[in-house]
Amino acid sequence: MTNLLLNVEQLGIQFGGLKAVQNVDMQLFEGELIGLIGPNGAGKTTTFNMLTGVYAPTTGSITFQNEKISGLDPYKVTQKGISRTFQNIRLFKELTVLENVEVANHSLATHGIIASILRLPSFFKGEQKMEDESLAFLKIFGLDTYKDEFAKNLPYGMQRRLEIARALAANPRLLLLDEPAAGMNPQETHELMELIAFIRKEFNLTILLIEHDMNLVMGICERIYVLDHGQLIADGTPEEIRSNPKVIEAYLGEEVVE
Ligand SMILES: Nc1ncnc2c1ncn2[C@@H]1O[C@H](COP(=O)(O)OP(=O)(O)OP(=O)(O)O)[C@@H](O)[C@H]1O
Repeated sequence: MTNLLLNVEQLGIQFGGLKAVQNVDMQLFEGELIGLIGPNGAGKTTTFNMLTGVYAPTTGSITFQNEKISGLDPYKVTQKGISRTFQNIRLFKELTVLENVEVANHSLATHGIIASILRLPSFFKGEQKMEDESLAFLKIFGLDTYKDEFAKNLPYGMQRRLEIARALAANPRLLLLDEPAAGMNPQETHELMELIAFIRKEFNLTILLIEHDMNLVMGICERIYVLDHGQLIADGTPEEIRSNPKVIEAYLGEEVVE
């Protein structure tokens, strides 16, 4: 095992009387591709929302690169190196594909605001670098030919890809993907999974992936965490998860674990 990147200890959140997530422990090591699965309403997205600062946990702690990040605002969490995508695609629909990626890159640009207002040389350097980087990203995602298209006009599968490209443009160490293949056909899903495996290697990323399609998760992830009713009921390799009686029971009536 390599370095511990994310350490989640006894994480929990309560909405009124509902304990949406409780006592969750999770460790992600650098370079891993990990699945987070569970039936509807299990608490997967809520966990993502806590990891990214959207919700402040009621209990427990989140440590990222040896620094406590629980309770930080979302933009701070992004600056620390965690990016995400959303279950329902969130793009700037009225901006072009290139602009969508540039906006993400811009939020972390190192040149000062005054330099950019005055259009000082450092700014130009920064801008050119940014456009080059953004185009390079788009190419990896097969989106370069769409660069001047409005995001809203992209085919659905391409919008999903753009969302991942945008998350990656913020230069994260940890990428959280919330059902990246939702709504995709089998061919698009297959290509997306290949792409995810590729970017993990290419950018030396750690990836945590929520996915409903069991076969897909089993095919790509090295380890899997399983949530049910807000609690972790299992973690292990795909083989271990596949044959875990608690997991099978949790999924009964939901999906078939093949
Ligand atoms: N802001 C909120 N206020 C109240 N309850 C919430 C809130 N956010 C989530 N919940 C509840 O927390 C529970 C877990 O929801 P969550 O969306 O995390 O599940 P999930 O595992 O992502 O489900 P799905 O697979 O259907 O997306 C649900 O009962 C949900 O209704």
